[in-house]
Amino acid sequence: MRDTPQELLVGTPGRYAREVFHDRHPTLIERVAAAHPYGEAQRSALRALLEESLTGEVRGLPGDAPDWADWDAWDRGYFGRPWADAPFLWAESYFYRRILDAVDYFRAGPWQGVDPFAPMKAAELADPDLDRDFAWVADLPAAPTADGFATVVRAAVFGNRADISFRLQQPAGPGDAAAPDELLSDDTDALAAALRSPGPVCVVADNGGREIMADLVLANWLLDTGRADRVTLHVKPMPYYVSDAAASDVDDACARLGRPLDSRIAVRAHWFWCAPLDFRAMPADLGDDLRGHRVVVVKGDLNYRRLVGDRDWEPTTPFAAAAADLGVPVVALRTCKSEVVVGLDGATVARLDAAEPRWRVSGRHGLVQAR
Ligand SMILES: O=P(O)(O)OC[C@@]1(O)O[C@H](CO)[C@@H](O)[C@@H]1O
Repeated sequence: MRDTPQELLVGTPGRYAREVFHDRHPTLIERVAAAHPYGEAQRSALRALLEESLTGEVRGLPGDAPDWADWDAWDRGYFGRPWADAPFLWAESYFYRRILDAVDYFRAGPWQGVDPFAPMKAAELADPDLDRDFAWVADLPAAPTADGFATVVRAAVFGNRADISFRLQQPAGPGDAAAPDELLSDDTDALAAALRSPGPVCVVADNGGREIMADLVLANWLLDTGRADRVTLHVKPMPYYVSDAAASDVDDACARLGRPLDSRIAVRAHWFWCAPLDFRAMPADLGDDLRGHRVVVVKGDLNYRRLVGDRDWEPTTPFAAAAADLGVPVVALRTCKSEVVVGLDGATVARLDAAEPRWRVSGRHGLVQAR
């Protein structure tokens, strides 16, 4: 039996988690403060949160927070201790929850229910390049060919490449567009094999904008070609990780694609998707829902971290050994934007280590991994 490696922590010098908190979050907080005409109360609460997360101890939620009891239960002893000592997954999730608190998202008043990230998401959908980037959709085969599978799966993988929080640190530029997309492992055939006859497909979505547009193309194509008889699309129940898709982002993406939501696609949001927990802690009702599908497609970097555990895995650990057993076939579609990666062969790891020191976090490498 393999030892489970250590969880990644926020404050470990030289590691990616520390970079996210110290390099990415200051820009993020600035952008959020400027996103809406917030008052001084919200702006100073955002600045105080940033300062607390960089140098201080983790404060709890105010007693009137609707999810105070949830976070009290999810506190693994980190409240009152330095942020630097907390696990990356837990701390980052809580940081996003605290942004909502700082901007009064749950408090009666003008900012109640206002998505602090909405203007950033809207700007992404307004990008005129999206028309050109999705022109290939018109040429998709009408039959479920291997080429068709490869095209829609690859688009769904690399739609995950540049989410908004990621671009805060590594702006997309001409060099980026030219950078090769490389699939480091490719179990696309396993997805095609699971859907040899039509079945229900679940997609655990990640970001809105470009990524959910690609996810909708995948879902539509599986339905159009008779590979899926229905699709459940799980989105976030509240704003999270800047660009994560909530139900309204699905609407916006459908409008941008110029195709209304197919009546065979059901959109669901479950509290678990914004919890600081890995998939092994999935509640029974959500597990039952997922097991009602032939296959579950898990999108994105954060979901990958939650699926395998946000730990210091050896990259050659077999995917099936690291990924949580959800009792249903799972296919992870993800670009590598954090240090966690498993399921690679030793030669690939050696090549990447030698050629590209930041390959684990650059977003240039994709995975299609099935369990
Ligand atoms: O889940 P996503 O949208 O693919 O990526 C989330 C992300 O941008 O946030 C984390 C750091 O903030 C990293 O795991 C990753 O780079």
